[in-house]
Amino acid sequence: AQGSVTASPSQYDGEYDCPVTVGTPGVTLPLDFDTGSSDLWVFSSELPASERSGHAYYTSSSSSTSKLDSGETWDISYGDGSGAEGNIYIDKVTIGGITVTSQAVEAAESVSSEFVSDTSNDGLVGFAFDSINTASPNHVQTWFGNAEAQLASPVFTANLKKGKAGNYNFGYIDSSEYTGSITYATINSANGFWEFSASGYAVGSGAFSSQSIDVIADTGTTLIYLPAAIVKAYYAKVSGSSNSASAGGYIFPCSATLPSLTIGIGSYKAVVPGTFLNYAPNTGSTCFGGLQSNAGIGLSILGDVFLKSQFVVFNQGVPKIGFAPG
Ligand SMILES: CCNC(=O)c1c(-c2ccccc2)csc1NC(=O)CNCCc1c[nH]c2ccccc12
Repeated sequence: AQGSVTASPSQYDGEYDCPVTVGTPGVTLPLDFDTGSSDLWVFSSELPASERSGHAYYTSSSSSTSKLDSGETWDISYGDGSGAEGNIYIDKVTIGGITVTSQAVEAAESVSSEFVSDTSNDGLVGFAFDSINTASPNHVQTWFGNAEAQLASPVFTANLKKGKAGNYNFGYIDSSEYTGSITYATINSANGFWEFSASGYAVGSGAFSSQSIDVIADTGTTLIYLPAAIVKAYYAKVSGSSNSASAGGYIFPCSATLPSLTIGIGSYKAVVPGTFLNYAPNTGSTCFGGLQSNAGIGLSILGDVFLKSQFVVFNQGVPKIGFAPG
């Protein structure tokens, strides 16, 4: 089998949400596909009504194929302080025409205010490795982990776009979605992430600095977070920029022309256009950067601002990750 699903950007490309059908009869929910986590969780009828407002949700008792995964609970916290928790049902989950009949569906009994107010999604689908799934006392498998047996190849691809719909494909690589050739990096999945070593960086037309940068490819994080020294070198080329405590990161005059950012993957130079690095208006005539320091995070993140400039192959078989111009 193979499948494809549309990925729709929220405002400012903050996240990319895809239709996922859960249960029988199916309820279709926009879920945020997240290669930086490994829980498939949904807004549910078990939430207080106040936390469900503005959201569609899963009602296990209305699904004839739903079965309580008794004794199992989940509780996830993300680095931005958001989180959710609840219990678990086994039910059918279909994405892009591919159905997993016994998928662990983590039903929310409580969600943090960030998720209540983010009405773009009604939950997340984790596409990282099972080791960081939060279900307890036993881990549950990701949807992709369960779907792999049906796929010709243990791969999925991300073809995210700036300001318009893109897509995720499952089980195949569509050569019409990229140009040139795909360059692969070996994945170290020991921390549960799609983690690899980038080979260096360049700012605009400046010299490429060869250095190993440990990064994760994370569709669930909006921005790019890199070591402070690299970020400082970037904004040194943006006149009027500053690292603002009140804004929570680097800002600059919205009229600034931003240089591109090149990230090396092996010998491949992945270029993020300067326009992608003006993330969104801040206050007044200042704008917030799509590149921020990883200080306090403990790792570097290639989030959507980077990923939407590339065609990305996530191969869970090896594991390895591939990049090509989108
Ligand atoms: C800003 C969200 N990202 C993180 O917290 C994160 C961190 C991280 C750790 C410490 C401090 C800041 C970030 C490491 S890996 C990593 N990646 C993930 O956690 C991927 N999943 C993010 C899901 C997520 C968190 N808040 C949201 C709000 C809307 C939609 C999705 C989300």
